[in-house]
Amino acid sequence: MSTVEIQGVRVGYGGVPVLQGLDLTVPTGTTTAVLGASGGGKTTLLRIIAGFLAPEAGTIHIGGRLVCGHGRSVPPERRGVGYVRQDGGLFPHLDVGGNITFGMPRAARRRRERVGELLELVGLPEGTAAKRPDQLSGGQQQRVALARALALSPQVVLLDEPFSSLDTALRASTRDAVATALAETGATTILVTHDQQEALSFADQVAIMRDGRFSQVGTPREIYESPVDVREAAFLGDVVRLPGRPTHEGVSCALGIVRSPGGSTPFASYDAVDLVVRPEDLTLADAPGCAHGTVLTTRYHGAHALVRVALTDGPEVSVRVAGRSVPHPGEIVPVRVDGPVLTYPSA
Ligand SMILES: Nc1ncnc2c1ncn2[C@@H]1O[C@H](COP(=O)(O)OP(=O)(O)OP(=O)(O)O)[C@@H](O)[C@H]1O
Repeated sequence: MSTVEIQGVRVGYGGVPVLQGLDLTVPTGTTTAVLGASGGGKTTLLRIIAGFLAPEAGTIHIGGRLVCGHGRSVPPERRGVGYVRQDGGLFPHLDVGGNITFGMPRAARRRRERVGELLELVGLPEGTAAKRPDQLSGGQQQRVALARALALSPQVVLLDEPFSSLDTALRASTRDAVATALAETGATTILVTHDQQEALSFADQVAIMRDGRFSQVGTPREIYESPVDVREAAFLGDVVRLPGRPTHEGVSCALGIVRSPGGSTPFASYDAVDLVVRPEDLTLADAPGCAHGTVLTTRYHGAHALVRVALTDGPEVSVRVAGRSVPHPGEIVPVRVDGPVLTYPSA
């Protein structure tokens, strides 16, 4: 069992608070992505879990064992934690084999087959062992960094934005290889990232860090489909935000009367609400009584395109359409909701 339990963790630098009371449980063998803006304190949290930094308050348990808090601090090398830094952090003067075996006990270092096993686990050929880090691509270096972290069979693996320096194609393939390797070892994993797509696609659980706290913790679907407020909805992806007025039929807004999927009218007791809908949940298909507007701009992305439409007598909205059916600027198009909507009390 290697569940990570973080309770009430607080820390700051030079009197400036960074983490202001974090609570998080990462169940054994699962992956949690900590998603937050740059400078929010994600690396600071990993350093505390690894034992490189002591919190001012709070506790951390790994596999039920208190590793920090209540006046106790287990040193990093005895926490059973592997850490992969953003830049990989390989030793340039050692070959790949030397990097992987660096922290191993002397007897284990002689077992060359262990290096081969670890390289295979992260999807690299055995011959990579004799190469120097500067002979490898960025993605290969990150896989070696993971192999080095896994060499000591850690219960917990901490990944600090390990894919952020890689280009799109390499990032996806490296991420897949790392996810497969981690699943095989059964390690409990915490990934920190400011990349929403990465968090949603890589993790079993996502924790949104905001102002030194977790504003929401849930499955990727819960986080994306039911963000706690408009700010979080916008942080997780493109949103169309419209002022609305609850009526007994639904929420009245520039797109007409919009009903929530359950048919209920949330916040019916409020005079005004913010209605939030994702561009992919709007469509340019006609329907009786739907809104119309003029296409202002189109942004082509290959598989899809983002179309900006000025609604007649209303605000501008973005609609995501298939890349093969993009209208032209100036065209008059129908716009209607074709998916879930979120409503929040007006700020
Ligand atoms: N050793 C330090 N001394 C003083 N301030 C620090 C130190 N380390 C981090 N900070 C500050 O603490 C805040 C949180 O930094 P941290 O690196 O944890 O954020 P992050 O979310 O990981 O950012 P990024 O996504 O850019 O890596 C930042 O404002 C940073 O400037």
